[in-house]
Amino acid sequence: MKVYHHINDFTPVKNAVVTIGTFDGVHVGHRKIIAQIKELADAVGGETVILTFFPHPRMILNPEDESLKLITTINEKAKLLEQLGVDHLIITPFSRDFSNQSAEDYIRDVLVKKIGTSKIVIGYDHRFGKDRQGGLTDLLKLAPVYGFEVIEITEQDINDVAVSSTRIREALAAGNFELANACLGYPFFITGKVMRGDRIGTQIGFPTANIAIEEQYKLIPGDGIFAVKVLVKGETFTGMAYIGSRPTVNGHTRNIEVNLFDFNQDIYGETIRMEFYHYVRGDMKLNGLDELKARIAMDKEDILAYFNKH
Ligand SMILES: Cc1cc2nc3c(=O)[nH]c(=O)nc-3n(C[C@H](O)[C@H](O)[C@H](O)COP(=O)(O)O)c2cc1C
Ligand SMILES: Nc1ncnc2c1ncn2[C@@H]1O[C@H](COP(=O)(O)OP(=O)(O)O)[C@@H](O)[C@H]1O
Repeated sequence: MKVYHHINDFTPVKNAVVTIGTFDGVHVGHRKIIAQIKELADAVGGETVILTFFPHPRMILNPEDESLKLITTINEKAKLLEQLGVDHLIITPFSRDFSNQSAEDYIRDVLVKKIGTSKIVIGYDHRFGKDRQGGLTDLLKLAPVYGFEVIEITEQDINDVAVSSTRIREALAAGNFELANACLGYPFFITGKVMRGDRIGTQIGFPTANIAIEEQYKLIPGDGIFAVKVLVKGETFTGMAYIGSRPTVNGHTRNIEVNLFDFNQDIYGETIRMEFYHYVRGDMKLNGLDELKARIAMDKEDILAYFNKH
């Protein structure tokens, strides 16, 4: 998959089959749309193009605002789309210039001239251009003028996409990974770099890799202990993750940590990817390190039993 960070970097391709959207999570609803553009492209020997927007306007207007949380970072999204076999991903900032174009300018200059759209698969309610004045009717009107075809995504399918997104967010907040992962079509994951901590982990016999998430807009599950699988240097390990502020050792920051099973390597500085499968219990303030150690040993038994069954 080729990734373009500006629409001007893209040179029109033959028989471009295009869709537009944020695709946060690249979940089962999105996958259905992607399967559709792939099918259409395959039928005419064409290529699939996804136009997506990043950063979100709220990130530019209000960088301090921490309330915007996305299921996938832009890099995670690109990886997932690549795995699905999308040919081209155009990432464009939702700039003022971009959103101030008239509906007709947008269709002619962006969709036709810059992308070379042959078919566009678009939600029945998709809006574009100045004051969001453009929509499906403009596309249908101009399709014969510029020689492209419009394929509408029905209200039912658009609703399914919205319902999935909401369910995934709620399920992640509630620790229901079984539901979140079913809606995503793959296990929810986070990606981050292993940082140094206080070395208490080794002291109690459970070293934990502390994971730093670079993007503050990444949605992180609620606090607790989780059964996870972690990809480290191309190999997958099972393990137990902790998210919380470590009340037992009077921690202050919210940490994301993981103890990997059957593993003993220094991985400081490595970028790892952690998949969530099951919520085990909530965070607790335990009475000292001995109690903490005993509790973690019980968590390990629970998680080993979980992975034995699943
Ligand atoms: C499976 C697991 C369960 C944990 N449960 C708790 C807990 O209930 N309460 C708590 O304060 N810390 C908990 N922790 C976090 C430990 O306090 C933390 O791993 C330890 O302080 C080591 O931190 P360090 O990596 O900075 O050395 C847990 C960690 C793991 C791996
Ligand atoms: N089984 C393991 N799981 C997680 N990290 C491990 C493991 N074995 C060795 N390590 C290494 O130990 C580090 C964690 O040890 P810990 O004592 O908790 O130190 P810190 O407080 O710096 O995180 C990890 O970052 C990793 O480099």
